[in-house]
Amino acid sequence: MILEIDWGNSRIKWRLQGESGTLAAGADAGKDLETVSSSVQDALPAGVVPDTVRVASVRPAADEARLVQWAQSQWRLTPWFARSLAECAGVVSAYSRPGRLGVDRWLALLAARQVSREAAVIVQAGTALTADLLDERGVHRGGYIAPGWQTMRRALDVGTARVRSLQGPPERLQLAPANNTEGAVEAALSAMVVGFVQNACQQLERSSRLIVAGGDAGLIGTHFSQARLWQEIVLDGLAVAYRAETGA
Ligand SMILES: Nc1ncnc2c1ncn2[C@@H]1O[C@H](COP(=O)(O)OP(=O)(O)OP(=O)(O)O)[C@@H](O)[C@H]1O
Ligand SMILES: CC(C)(CO)[C@@H](O)C(=O)NCCC(=O)O
Repeated sequence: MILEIDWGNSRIKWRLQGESGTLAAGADAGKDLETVSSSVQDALPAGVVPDTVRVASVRPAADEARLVQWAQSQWRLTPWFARSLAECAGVVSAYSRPGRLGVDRWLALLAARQVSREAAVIVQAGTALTADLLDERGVHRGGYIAPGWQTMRRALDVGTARVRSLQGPPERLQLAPANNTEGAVEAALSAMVVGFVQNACQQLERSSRLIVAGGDAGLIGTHFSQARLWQEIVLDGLAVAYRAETGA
């Protein structure tokens, strides 16, 4: 059994893979190791010990070191961490320093290439809002990093005296102008997200797939009818990277 962990900036997602597919899965809000360990431990079927732990982490090295200690004390296993490379599984990174590309973005590119050779725009709408372009030859054409929905709201709340935005997940995209503060913020964020995705889609010369993932992906899907919601894209990419790098 393989335990796969996607450790983001505000949420952790994991799944336990057996020979016949996913045996257990979970997601929890939080970014510290305690969130990871309790999320996994509370939900793992009793007595289950994974053979392998593989991790996609955008957390600092100190957090990753604590995860290694935890897995070793828990199961005597050293986790395998995916890293962004110059080239892997038919994908060539656009970055001049490939190791600097967020591994969640890199693994999403690998997963997209694995299922189809059609060009793709991959949007991940989480704490940050990112878009990455992949052409039909498997060449990453670069990408974009913006603040995600909650992060944009928070920037206004912190940086102004009289703007207070809504709490909780955004309910819908509303592009028309609003006649109240909260609505005006939500309308502007909607416009920014729609424009962000439209711009990314216009950068590739040929038609491409639009893949969306992350906490706000469903919202994007309501505006872009061609969008394919692929919430496990990072975990799927983790499996592709592991196979390509270890041959297992
Ligand atoms: N129940 C919820 N609680 C909190 N945020 C939610 C919820 N449902 C949707 N969201 C949205 O999810 C977004 C955060 O996305 P996600 O949970 O995918 O973050 P993440 O995986 O930590 O991000 P990243 O990959 O950038 O580190 C927020 O902008 C928020 O609007
Ligand atoms: C942009 C985020 C935060 C998105 O999760 C992550 O991919 C990251 O930390 N990236 C490192 C910087 C980069 O991708 O260029």
